[in-house]
Amino acid sequence: MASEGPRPLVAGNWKMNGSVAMLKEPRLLAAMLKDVKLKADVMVCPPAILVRRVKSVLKGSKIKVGGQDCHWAASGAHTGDISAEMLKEAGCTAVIVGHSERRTNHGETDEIVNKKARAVQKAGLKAIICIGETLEERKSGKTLEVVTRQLKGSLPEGSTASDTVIAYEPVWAIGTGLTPTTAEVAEVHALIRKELSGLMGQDGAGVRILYGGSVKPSNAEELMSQPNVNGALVGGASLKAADFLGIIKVYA
Ligand SMILES: O=C[C@H](O)COP(=O)(O)O
Repeated sequence: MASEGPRPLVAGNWKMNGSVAMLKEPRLLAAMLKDVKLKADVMVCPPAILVRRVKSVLKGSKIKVGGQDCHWAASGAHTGDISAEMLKEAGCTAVIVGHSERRTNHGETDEIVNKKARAVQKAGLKAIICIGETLEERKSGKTLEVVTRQLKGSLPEGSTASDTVIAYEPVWAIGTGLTPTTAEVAEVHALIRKELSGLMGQDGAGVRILYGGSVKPSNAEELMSQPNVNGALVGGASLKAADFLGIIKVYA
């Protein structure tokens, strides 16, 4: 049973995976979801170069397309970067910011993530802001402190329930097959909800809080039924239509 709260979102983050040949997967997913009545929104976030193609394959379906990252500026001398405005023009309705792979591999701080999230919101898109502790931080009992600090630092002032999604992704659970216990997930999501209410007032209750990290068809039901879990950010299991469908079906 999915938990109560805002309409959930199941988003698939392809990371640096995908090709023209792989377009058959979103095409298949759209066909499989055609007559399914869902109680959740579904999104795929392919590499930027595939956004237009995925968008075109999904034309007429209810599946939305998102970006994986953007620069904080709308345009300018930033070789190799793309802006939220560009992703919007290509058909995205949301952009992931602050994924732990960006924080680790590209040195992105909360301040940078905050600027990126603000740019996404300013472009009229939803910012999917990722936060989460490392294994070392969890082992030393710092999870709640780290998550609170990242949330406060990464959430732009003036954020609303309609332009903001939070994704809690414990770094040690990403791509490892490991997941926190349901009690641990519930504890962190409750903390995020409480902090959101403090930061945003009433709107805080309407922000979707996704769980991410080794979500698969076999554990999705249990994870998604935890209080304050309003969907999932899925990596590996979003690459194959059948696996992704197995997760989405929690909300069918
Ligand atoms: O953005 C997605 C997350 O990093 C989760 O990845 P994963 O489902 O492969 O563990």
